[in-house]
Amino acid sequence: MAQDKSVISCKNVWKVFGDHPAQLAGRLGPDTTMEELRASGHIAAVRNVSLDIARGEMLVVMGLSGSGKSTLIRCLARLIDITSGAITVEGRDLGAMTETELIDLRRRKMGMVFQSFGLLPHRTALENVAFPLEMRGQDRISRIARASEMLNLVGLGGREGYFPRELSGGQQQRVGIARSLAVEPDIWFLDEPFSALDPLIRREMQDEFLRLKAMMAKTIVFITHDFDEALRLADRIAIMKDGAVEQIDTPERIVMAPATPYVAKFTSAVDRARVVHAGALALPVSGRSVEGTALPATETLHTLARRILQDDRPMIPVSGADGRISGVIDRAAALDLLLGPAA
Ligand SMILES: Nc1ncnc2c1ncn2[C@@H]1O[C@H](COP(=O)(O)OP(=O)(O)OP(=O)(O)O)[C@@H](O)[C@H]1O
Repeated sequence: MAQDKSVISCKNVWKVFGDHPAQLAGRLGPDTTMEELRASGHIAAVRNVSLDIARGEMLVVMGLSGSGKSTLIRCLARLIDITSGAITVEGRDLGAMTETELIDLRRRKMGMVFQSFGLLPHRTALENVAFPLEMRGQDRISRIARASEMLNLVGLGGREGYFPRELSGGQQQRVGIARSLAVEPDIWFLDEPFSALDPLIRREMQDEFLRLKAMMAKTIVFITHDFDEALRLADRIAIMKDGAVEQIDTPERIVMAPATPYVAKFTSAVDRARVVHAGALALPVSGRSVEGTALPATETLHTLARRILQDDRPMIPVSGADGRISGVIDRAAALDLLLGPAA
């Protein structure tokens, strides 16, 4: 990915917890093993991570519990200092910023939603959402108006005057989301923001996210345990294991071209037909006669299932965004993907 387009860039980032992590800083490299670190009383929560996140990109971070997802996101917001490596945000070295510069960056550019909702207990839902606007020096009338609008957006209109203790876990989570939305951050860090929501509201919030993302070109780093959620939202997915990024790629490539056996195992239960687009299966036309209706390259096989089942041509044409035939798919291969290989 081109460097100039990246909003966040990590180079060989390590975050080591333990007795004396600072002493290790100069010695950490790609060959440093977990055993070595453990022997000296340390644990690497983030191991040698290098990645670039582009403007407007939604990167979803996945991995088992303890794989380092939250620690990585906390490093990106510099809520914690890294042990070695470098992180730049819009070209500025995060590690070199003063406390004042950091506060300013977080207030103006960054929004965060974490698993623990972090609401202020003695403030109402409305006051919680308006709080970051108050910190920014916004006048009372406009911040109350904005906070009400955001509470409506997350379905909490009418509960403005409730205190956090009077709200359910899912409602508190929605207040947290509304609060971070209120400041319209350019960069958004979300650590399992929807984990406490029931499925219907969760889906509504995902739709809302996709809408906001399309409208505002926000750069988003999003942690989830839910692969379906990742597939709906992600431009790219990073799979973490033991603090390292095993693969960072499009959902389609993560599922169809796993870089390691671990990624293959991690994604083994994913329904490929929901991920793979017709364009990814397309073969060159190369002299075949292709006529009749074509399948749009950007639709998933799942969406096209009925058409593929009903179309008895052995080779079905696929059309690109301009409507022109861009290739053909082998119907038998598409059916294998949809139904599993024939017995
Ligand atoms: N403050 C800390 N001190 C010591 N070890 C820590 C600290 N924070 C995290 N760790 C360790 O770092 C590793 C990564 O933790 P992290 O919370 O980043 O994982 P995670 O992938 O976000 O997990 P989960 O999905 O359960 O939230 C874990 O082994 C954890 O025990």
